[in-house]
Amino acid sequence: MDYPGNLFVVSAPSGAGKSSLVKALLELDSHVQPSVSHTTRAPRGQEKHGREYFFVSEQEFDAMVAANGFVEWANVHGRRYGTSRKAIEERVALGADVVLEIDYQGALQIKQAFVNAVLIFILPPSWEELRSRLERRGEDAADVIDLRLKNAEEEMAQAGKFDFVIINEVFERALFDLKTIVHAQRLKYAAQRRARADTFESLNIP
Ligand SMILES: Nc1nc2c(ncn2[C@@H]2O[C@H](COP(=O)(O)OP(=O)(O)O)[C@@H](O)[C@H]2O)c(=O)[nH]1
Ligand SMILES: Nc1ncnc2c1ncn2[C@@H]1O[C@H](COP(=O)(O)OP(=O)(O)O)[C@@H](O)[C@H]1O
Repeated sequence: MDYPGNLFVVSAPSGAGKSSLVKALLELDSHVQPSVSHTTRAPRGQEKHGREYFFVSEQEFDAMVAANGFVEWANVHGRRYGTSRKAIEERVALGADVVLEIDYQGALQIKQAFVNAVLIFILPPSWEELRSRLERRGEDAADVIDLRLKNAEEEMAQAGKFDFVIINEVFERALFDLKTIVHAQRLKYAAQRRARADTFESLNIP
């Protein structure tokens, strides 16, 4: 499907810094809007229902799956996460750029449904740094951190399937890379749409 808005998908192993990077991008670029996912995991400290996630029960999640309410969903670290159709379709149809922070399984499902979606993978500079970021964040219990690090290996092996890979070592540099990808993509699709419009005009097709 082709929409006037662009879809950006950002994936990373837990702790690599994707939420911080996406948050900084949203503050800098008012044309980009976040997609708020649904999850069956419990909220962390400061998280609010409807802001970071819609926190729902297993039954509510089942009902949305049955109603075909998700464009993609996946099991991640033992919990379910999904992107509702409503979270993106209306907005890209109106020309907004939407950014999704989702795992690699969801990212690959999105690429099937939206061929023009841009997939971006964030890598940490090292294993040691990934662990210490998860510990410094101080939001997850030790066993949760261990599970996330164990899953990181499989997740990082998927980086090659993405359109772009950013190494988040120096934060400002990684943010610059992310902004550049967003701007370049906007220009690319704007140019493509213009070229298509010119072709229709020259052929006299309304
Ligand atoms: N497939 C899919 N993955 C999601 C969605 N929302 C969040 N995730 C992923 O679920 C994983 C866990 O997210 P979260 O519990 O917020 O932990 P964090 O990544 O450590 O901040 C991350 O890889 C997210 O990108 C979604 O709607 N769909
Ligand atoms: N480039 C960076 N250098 C040092 N710490 C970082 C960097 N990027 C993010 N962090 C920190 O690492 C932790 C994990 O970042 P977060 O954005 O929550 O990761 P994710 O959303 O990928 O799980 C947070 O405490 C964040 O402040």
